[in-house]
Amino acid sequence: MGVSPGSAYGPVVQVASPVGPPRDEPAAADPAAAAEQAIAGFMQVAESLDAKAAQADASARDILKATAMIARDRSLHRAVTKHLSAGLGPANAIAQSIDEFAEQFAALGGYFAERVTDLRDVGSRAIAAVLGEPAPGVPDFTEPSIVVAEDLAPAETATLDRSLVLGIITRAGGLTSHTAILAAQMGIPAVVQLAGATEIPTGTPVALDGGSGAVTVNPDPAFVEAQRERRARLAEALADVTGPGATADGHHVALLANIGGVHDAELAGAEDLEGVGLFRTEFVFLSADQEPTVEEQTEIYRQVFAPFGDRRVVVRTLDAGADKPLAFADLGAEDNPALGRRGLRLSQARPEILATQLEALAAAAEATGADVRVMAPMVATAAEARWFAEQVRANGLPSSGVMIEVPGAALRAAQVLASVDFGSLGTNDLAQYTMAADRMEGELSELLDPWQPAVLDVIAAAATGAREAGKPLGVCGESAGDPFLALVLVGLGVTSLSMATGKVRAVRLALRSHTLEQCEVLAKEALAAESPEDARQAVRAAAAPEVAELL
Ligand SMILES: C=C(OP(=O)(O)O)C(=O)O
Ligand SMILES: [Mg+2]
Repeated sequence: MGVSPGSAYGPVVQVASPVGPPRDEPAAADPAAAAEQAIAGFMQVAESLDAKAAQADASARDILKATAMIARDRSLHRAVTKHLSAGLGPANAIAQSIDEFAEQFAALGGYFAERVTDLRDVGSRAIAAVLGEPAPGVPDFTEPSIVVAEDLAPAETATLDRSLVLGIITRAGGLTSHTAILAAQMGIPAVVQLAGATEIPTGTPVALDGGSGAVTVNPDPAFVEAQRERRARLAEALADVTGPGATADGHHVALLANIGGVHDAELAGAEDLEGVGLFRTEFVFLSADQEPTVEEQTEIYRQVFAPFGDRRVVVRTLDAGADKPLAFADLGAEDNPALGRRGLRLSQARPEILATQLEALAAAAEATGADVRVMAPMVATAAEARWFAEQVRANGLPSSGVMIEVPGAALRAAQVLASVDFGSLGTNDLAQYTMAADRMEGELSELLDPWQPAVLDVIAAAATGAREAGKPLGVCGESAGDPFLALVLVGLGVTSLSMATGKVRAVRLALRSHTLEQCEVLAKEALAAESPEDARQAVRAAAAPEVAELL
């Protein structure tokens, strides 16, 4: 799976495997003293991460600090103390506790499941500390290389030297893993989920394509040269197109960024794009135990809005629940959280949480003069949309919208959009619900593919409804960042595209190389296909050859 675009060629550097606990480790002779020693190990890990954080840039700093916080976690220390008293040696007590926590994180799914890598990283560093061994991780190297690992801990990815790392390959990881997010932010081409990645010997030359996900071991010189030449032509083509998103015949399609906090906002704000199409506010509060106050929220929103001047910022109210649980907005366990009281349903059950957020958004909008538009997640009916619009209006905010990510809302888009100002297709969840496939289940990735013709049918129905209602309809799911799918979406009638900041330039180039009518033809090609793969191929084959060859 390609997760950060661009191609690279160079020798492999394998990342040392994490340190495991010795099998024959004796029980601690003095469990209390051993507990002290283990906790000291965790603290040493936390301190070394903090020291790295102090030298890192802002995004790396947040991640390193978050990992350091895991190392300081008292419940983790208590678990280790318990296992020491029960007769384990220090390294095994740490390993056992980390396993238990990892299991709990994995069971929570989503954001927490992806923190398992951070947790295991803390564990192996702490084990190395109590055993007096060097910390695991990326070895020192001086020649520009392709870093290959089972999975990269955020602390490792965040501190990679950009000038020496040509590309990243991992055997594990996913589209939303830290490796993927950070690599895309740092502009390092990356491929994840490559079977056999860790078996490629250090020093082996490999070529990787972070767009298609292709990795070639020992490529021949002609292949490497062709890839290098293509890379140069793409860079030139991307540099040639700037400014607002538009088709070759001038049909405007706003190109916007998806952001999850202040740092993303600063990065996106500095780019040539038209604003934010999705600010996932729940990302800011994932580790908050208590509901942040109006003042606390206002300050964060103010910092997020500031980099955009008078550009638009579409803010999504808390999408809590399912893959993004929030401690302060939890309605208790559910058998099927993805089908449960999440998103707007949770806001209706706990209206005071929404009220606090809207008050803070209104205050931050007023303080910055930003063009703030507020959008609700997981809307299913016209009545829900109407209720949300009333809450937004009551707070003096001028523009309200809804995510269209439930098939029921997509099929009735004309009615659902009637009482709001705009809609935005969340194709990640729309694919999950249309195909009845859990989006966190890697084994079901083919069903979750936004190129699934059935998903495109549902999008087409929503676009027709939006046109009837006379309301703009954007896309803010991952699909908007795929340049070929972006053409199809525009052909289906979508009016704006919001994506990871690093993906905007390729989408702009694709759009500028096709007329609206050509996009409509491509959309018909995709709808006529039987499978996602057929749809992809048909669109690639029918797209303008000079850009299809580069992207
Ligand atoms: C954009 C979306 O929202 P999220 O990924 O945050 O659920 C979506 O579902 O497509
Ligand atoms: Mg969603």
